[in-house]
Amino acid sequence: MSDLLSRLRGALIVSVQADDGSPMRDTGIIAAMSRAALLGGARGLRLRSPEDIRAVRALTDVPLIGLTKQAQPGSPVYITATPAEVRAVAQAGADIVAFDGTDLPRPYPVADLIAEAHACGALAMADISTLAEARAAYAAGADIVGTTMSGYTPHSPQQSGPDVELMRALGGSGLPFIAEGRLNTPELAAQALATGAHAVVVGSAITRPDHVTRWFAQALGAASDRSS
Ligand SMILES: CC(=O)N[C@H](C=O)[C@@H](O)[C@H](O)[C@H](O)COP(=O)(O)O
Repeated sequence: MSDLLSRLRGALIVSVQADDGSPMRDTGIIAAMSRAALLGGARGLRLRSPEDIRAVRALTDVPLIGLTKQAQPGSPVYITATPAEVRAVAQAGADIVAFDGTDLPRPYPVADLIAEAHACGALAMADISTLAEARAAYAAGADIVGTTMSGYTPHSPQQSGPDVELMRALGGSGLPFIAEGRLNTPELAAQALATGAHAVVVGSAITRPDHVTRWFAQALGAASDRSS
């Protein structure tokens, strides 16, 4: 395992992203939230877009996982789907380039994205949704995989909580992995680490106040429906 990945052993990595249309989608806000996450104990950050990566790279030396989110013609894959996007993310200062590593139809093979990341001097993280996709990504040369895409491909379990079963399967297989996706409480994050994850990514619960507000509003709505 590379030194950079070794630095992330047991780490909380905070994903600091804002959705298109969100009032938080502003590089200054992303930089401020990144600083807050570092103050709170994040040892790595996961960021979307070369602009955000460049701004946060200027603030910190912690490992940065970078990606783009870009619709691709004729393909449902949107996380860093082309070698050009891999290059843009690496050149902006990401240490690790995350890309879609699922079986979904894609414009470029996973191996091309990994080769481009390595040519740029970055590590390659495959965002997968099944154990088989993790094995295929490692066979293609990925440095690490993340459970990011479970629940977001039609062939993975659709559930509101994290895919702990996939994490257990990866832990049991001995393949190194980063746990990611719907780890919305400190307890769930700790449970994910206990499955054998190398590190844990938490996003929405820390950096998407619009999502967190919706969780509370829906809970109150459900409670008042029950009492009426
Ligand atoms: C599926 C997809 O596009 N996931 C994205 C990947 O970068 C992000 O929108 C998520 O916030 C990230 O994976 C962390 O997950 P959560 O926000 O659930 O803690």
